[in-house]
Amino acid sequence: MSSTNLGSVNVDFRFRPTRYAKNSKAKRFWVGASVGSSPSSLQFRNVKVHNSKETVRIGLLGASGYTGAEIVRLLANHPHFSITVLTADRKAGKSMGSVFPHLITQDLPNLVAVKDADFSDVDAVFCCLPHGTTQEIIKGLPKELKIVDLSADFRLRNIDEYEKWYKQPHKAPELQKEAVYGLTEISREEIRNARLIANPGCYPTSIQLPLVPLIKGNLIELRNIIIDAKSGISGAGRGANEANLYTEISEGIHSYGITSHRHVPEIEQGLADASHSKVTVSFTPHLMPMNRGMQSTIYVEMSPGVTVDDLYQQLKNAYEGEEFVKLLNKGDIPHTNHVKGSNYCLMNVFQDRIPGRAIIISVIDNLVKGASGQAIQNLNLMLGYPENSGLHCLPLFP
Ligand SMILES: NC(=O)C1=CN([C@@H]2O[C@H](COP(=O)(O)OP(=O)(O)OC[C@H]3O[C@@H](n4cnc5c(N)ncnc54)[C@H](OP(=O)(O)O)[C@@H]3O)[C@@H](O)[C@H]2O)C=CC1
Ligand SMILES: CC(=O)N[C@@H](CCC(=O)OP(=O)(O)O)C(=O)O
Repeated sequence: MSSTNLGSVNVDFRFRPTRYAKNSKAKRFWVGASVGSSPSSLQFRNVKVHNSKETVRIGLLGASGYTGAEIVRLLANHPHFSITVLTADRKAGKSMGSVFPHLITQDLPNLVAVKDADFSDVDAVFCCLPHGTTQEIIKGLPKELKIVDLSADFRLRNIDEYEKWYKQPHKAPELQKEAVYGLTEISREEIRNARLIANPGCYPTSIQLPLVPLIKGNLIELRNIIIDAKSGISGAGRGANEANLYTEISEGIHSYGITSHRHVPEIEQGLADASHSKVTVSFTPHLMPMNRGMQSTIYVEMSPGVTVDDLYQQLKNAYEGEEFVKLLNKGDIPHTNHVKGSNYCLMNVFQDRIPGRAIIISVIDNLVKGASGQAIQNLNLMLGYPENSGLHCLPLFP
């Protein structure tokens, strides 16, 4: 943790311009005592920070992918986080500006392989790597680091379930035990005290945000929950894949993972936590010819005597005062274009034509609330900063 204000601590200040120095009026200074792996640096790493002048040094693993680039974009507006390490695999050795020309204006470190990264200059890590790979890499990181993992590797508490759905044994069960599932609005208090966050998947975020309060209020039946979800293609990552070519994706929609998508156990785990009993859902994801955005349309059966107004009121109460989760006015239909580039989730609930049934619609940007934005929201909480730091960007519309 670097700071200009450490009270009575006697420190050796060293000036080191960061990528923000060019744009900020007040130049940032780094505390010599917090650089390197001396015992004092370890102490600093574990303190919660509240001081507006402090800077957290961020390591970003998998920076050459879509979620990594999105974190860099969002952190350009973060008052306390400064990037010191960026890693890549095939693109190691390149500059971020050459891999992502939209970020060329930012003064960033070059991409390095994880094995060459110097974590003595890092306080907290965002891990944007493929699942499977992530477990092994996190196992090798310094134990004092706060980590937000965007992959699926620590989301399922039951490692047998992980093996079943991810077709590989879990390689870090000891770390799994300490991981906290980071659906921010639902688990805020646990997140504050966590060291390792399993950031939720994009589909599970858009689905659990409306369903968890309704289940907690006993307003919907746990049977017959049907989820029809649609994602933009950036959800599949930047790696080359024949199925994601323009010719395959444009001008059409297709479903995939029918009955077998690996987000099913994650969704069911969250809903079971809310209901304290087993929940099974029908979930079918679809790929849409758009870059970003996700819509989940959820068909539910209301509990006896419950009306759609009750569902509306429950969601209103649950998210009153929340900055990033918004229930629209009655009758208004959420649209992915109204969340693009932002950390918002917009939702609404409608009466079905079939008596006793309701239709819920929830939209997010898969790369922001569905990944990088929620990850920043979680790290803000873990370090004691305002939860919305760096997340003020309004949706890009039209
Ligand atoms: N895209 C989305 O909307 C969402 C993604 N996620 C999850 O977040 C994680 C990152 O996703 P995304 O950014 O889309 O993925 P990308 O495929 O776009 O990026 C993956 C990154 O990981 C690096 N990488 C790949 N293999 C290795 C390896 N063996 N060792 C070290 N680094 C490696 C890549 O480096 P290089 O480019 O050099 O090969 C790249 O930087 C994934 O687990 C994904 O499932 C979660 C929610 C939403
Ligand atoms: C469009 C698309 O392919 N989406 C991805 C989900 C993205 C995501 O949330 O992945 P993680 O669970 O790995 O974090 C998929 O269906 O596998």
